Amino acid sequence: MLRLTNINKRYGSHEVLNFSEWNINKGIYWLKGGNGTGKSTLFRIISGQIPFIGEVQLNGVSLRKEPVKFRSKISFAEAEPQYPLFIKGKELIDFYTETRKTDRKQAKDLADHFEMTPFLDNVVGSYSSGMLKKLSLICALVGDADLFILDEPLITIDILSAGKLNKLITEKASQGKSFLISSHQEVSNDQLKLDKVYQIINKQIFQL
Ligand SMILES: Nc1ncnc2c1ncn2[C@@H]1O[C@H](COP(=O)(O)OP(=O)(O)OP(=O)(O)O)[C@@H](O)[C@H]1O
Repeated sequence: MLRLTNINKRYGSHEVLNFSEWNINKGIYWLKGGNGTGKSTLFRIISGQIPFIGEVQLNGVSLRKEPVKFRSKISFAEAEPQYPLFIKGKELIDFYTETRKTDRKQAKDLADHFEMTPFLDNVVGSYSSGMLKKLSLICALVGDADLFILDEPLITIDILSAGKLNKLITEKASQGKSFLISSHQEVSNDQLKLDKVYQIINKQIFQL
């Protein structure tokens, strides 16, 4: 499903990632690694947000050769989402729904699922950090991507919301969707049935 080859990423003289190949099939994957090992960098590479050396393909579609098609099949939720403070939750969700040409009901169901509906007419600047995180997860989960990349989805959300997220991930995975998740918190198989766990060590990705 996802194939990365000959990846090299540097910020100036600081080399963060350097590996020849990484392949994953459909499934739910947890990416581990200490602070600064390159998890967010890897996610930004895969979602086509930063320049890098190498090739990324999703189901045979190349990020470099067919960037629009590639991006339409990937959705990325940043670890620390940042939005203009004056925008309303509803406006942001509408933007994602329209650009991804998605049924409004899907967005409504997601907002209900995360108990965010009562707050959607409020501006983002009034949100707590957990509410902001849930809004970013709703935006990431709207649409019909094949691969959802969730960078630290569990930070700031409460236990109930974390359970709801795990349920949703499990449901979508049963419909053939894949998830690449980073988390500093333990993700146990009771919470989420992980297909594999990977860790970035010394610029390379290893299966644990
Ligand atoms: N825009 C940038 N410019 C320069 N260096 C950067 C930039 N982004 C990340 N880095 C560096 O790249 C390395 C990897 O950072 P990255 O954010 O990918 O790590 P991470 O594994 O996601 O860390 P954490 O678990 O702390 O979120 C770090 O040394 C960081 O300082």
